[in-house]
Amino acid sequence: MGKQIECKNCTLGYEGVPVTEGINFTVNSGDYLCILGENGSGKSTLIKSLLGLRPVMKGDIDWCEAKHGEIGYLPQQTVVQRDFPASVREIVISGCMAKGKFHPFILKEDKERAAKAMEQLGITDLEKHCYRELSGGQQQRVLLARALCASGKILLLDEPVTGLDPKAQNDLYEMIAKLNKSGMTIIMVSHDIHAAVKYASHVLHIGSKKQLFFGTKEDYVNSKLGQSFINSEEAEHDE
Ligand SMILES: Nc1ncnc2c1ncn2[C@@H]1O[C@H](COP(=O)(O)OP(=O)(O)OP(=O)(O)O)[C@@H](O)[C@H]1O
Repeated sequence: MGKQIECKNCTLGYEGVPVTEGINFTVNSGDYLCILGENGSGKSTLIKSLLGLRPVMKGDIDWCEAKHGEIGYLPQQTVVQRDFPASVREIVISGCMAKGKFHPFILKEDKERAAKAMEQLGITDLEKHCYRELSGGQQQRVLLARALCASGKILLLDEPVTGLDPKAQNDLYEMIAKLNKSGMTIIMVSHDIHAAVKYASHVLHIGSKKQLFFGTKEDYVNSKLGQSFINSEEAEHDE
């Protein structure tokens, strides 16, 4: 159970103005961390910092054994991306390019890596299909396979089920859980408290301006904060 990422008392923000402060958490190999927080609390800003794309204002992120290149990232999908004119195989293989240095030809090992990722995600049959002709759920699997190619050890997922119907959401969550069980560390930003309760091993909850909770899912569910968040989401769902 090696330590992969440690975020130590970080302040995140833009141009000298903090968005959120006191961010402290650790990710160990095999964890499934769900990052919860209301709109604008700084979840995307934290993702950029975890990917090494933005410096922290204060504090420190220690990637320990997880160098930047070992984090596979599944961004929130935009409408433009849904229309991307490439084959499934091309998109998955492009994840290998993101991992290593650029080379103008496809290496045998990249092809093998892509084939393995497609097999893990159950999309081998779709490899010659055009990405834009797939369903939303199939498209997310393709992007997950791409992220797997880019990643050795950690998958960072930003609202991965957005826009999918309930069955496709469930299928994708189960697929992510399977990857986690096979040893992949998962960090998932989500509004979906039910997914956090069902799948996560740890929860990080960011409030407006500061971290509200980090710990095991069990401790979160038994905390006042966890209870009130679960109840408020259920009330919203019932309306
Ligand atoms: N490039 C930027 N420059 C300045 N401020 C920014 C920038 N990007 C985001 N912000 C501000 O930082 C705050 C946090 O934004 P962020 O996108 O990280 O929140 P979030 O928790 O991901 O929100 P959501 O759930 O809506 O995606 C917001 O107030 C936002 O306006």
